Amino acid sequence: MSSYGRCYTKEVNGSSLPDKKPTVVFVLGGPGSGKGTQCANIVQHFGYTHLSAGDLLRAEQNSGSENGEMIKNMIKDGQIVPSEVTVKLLLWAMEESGNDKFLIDGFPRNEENRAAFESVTGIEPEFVLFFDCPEEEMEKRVLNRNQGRADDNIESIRKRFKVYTQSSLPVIEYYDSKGKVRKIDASKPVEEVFEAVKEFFTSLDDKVAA
Ligand SMILES: Nc1ncnc2c1ncn2[C@@H]1O[C@H](COP(=O)(O)OP(=O)(O)O)[C@@H](O)[C@H]1O
Ligand SMILES: Nc1ccn([C@@H]2O[C@H](COP(=O)(O)OP(=O)(O)O)[C@@H](O)[C@H]2O)c(=O)n1
Ligand SMILES: [Mg+2]
Repeated sequence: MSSYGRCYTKEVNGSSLPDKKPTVVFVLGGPGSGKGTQCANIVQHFGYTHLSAGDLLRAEQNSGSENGEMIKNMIKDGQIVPSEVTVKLLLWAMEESGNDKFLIDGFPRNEENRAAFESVTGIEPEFVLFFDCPEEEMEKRVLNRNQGRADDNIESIRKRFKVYTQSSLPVIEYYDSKGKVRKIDASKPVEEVFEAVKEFFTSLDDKVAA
């Protein structure tokens, strides 16, 4: 078995590939835009497995892994952890789930993430759900999140916004140029945002059923 997960790597031999490529939707948007909140709703209604790159990294940090200290420092500083670590965690979680439909939340966050996932798996996202939200609203939400996160403080948030603008928005623009972005006004209340989200997943289900 390669150092990555077995089923979802395109390398090695044919037998390592699953019968059918899984369906992947990338869920992107700034810190506090509501990615995790809406993913929980999508899971309930549409049978996806939710994989948050940030949650996987926090779990890895707390597991006593050799990368723990590096992950901790990078998260506190709002930096993006090298893809080598994150892609591996995502692939393990995909295999472990036994599902073939995934919401990948908070990934790819930069060009390096994007290229690594594509070259390791050969998977193209079905679409990219983009939660568009003004910075001041995101800041307010993150400061009120109360999940005890080391990066939900004003100093870390400022750094995360900068990284988001410099490194993550270009990835969204890349997918937009390929017609893959489904943009949502994420400043609205949770229920209204979900109404808009639902439409994209319902049309995908209709397309698959057709
Ligand atoms: N549409 C919304 N309106 C107001 N608050 C929201 C909305 N969506 C999420 N929140 C709240 O904002 C905070 C950040 O949401 P979260 O889903 O964790 O965002 P993200 O994963 O994009 O950082 C949470 O406390 C959540 O309850
Ligand atoms: N693809 C990713 C996703 C998250 N992360 C790290 O994890 C932090 C928190 O990510 P998150 O997705 O949980 O944060 P939110 O956007 O949900 O607030 C990021 O600021 C990065 O430091 C990363 O390095 N690479
Ligand atoms: Mg989140």
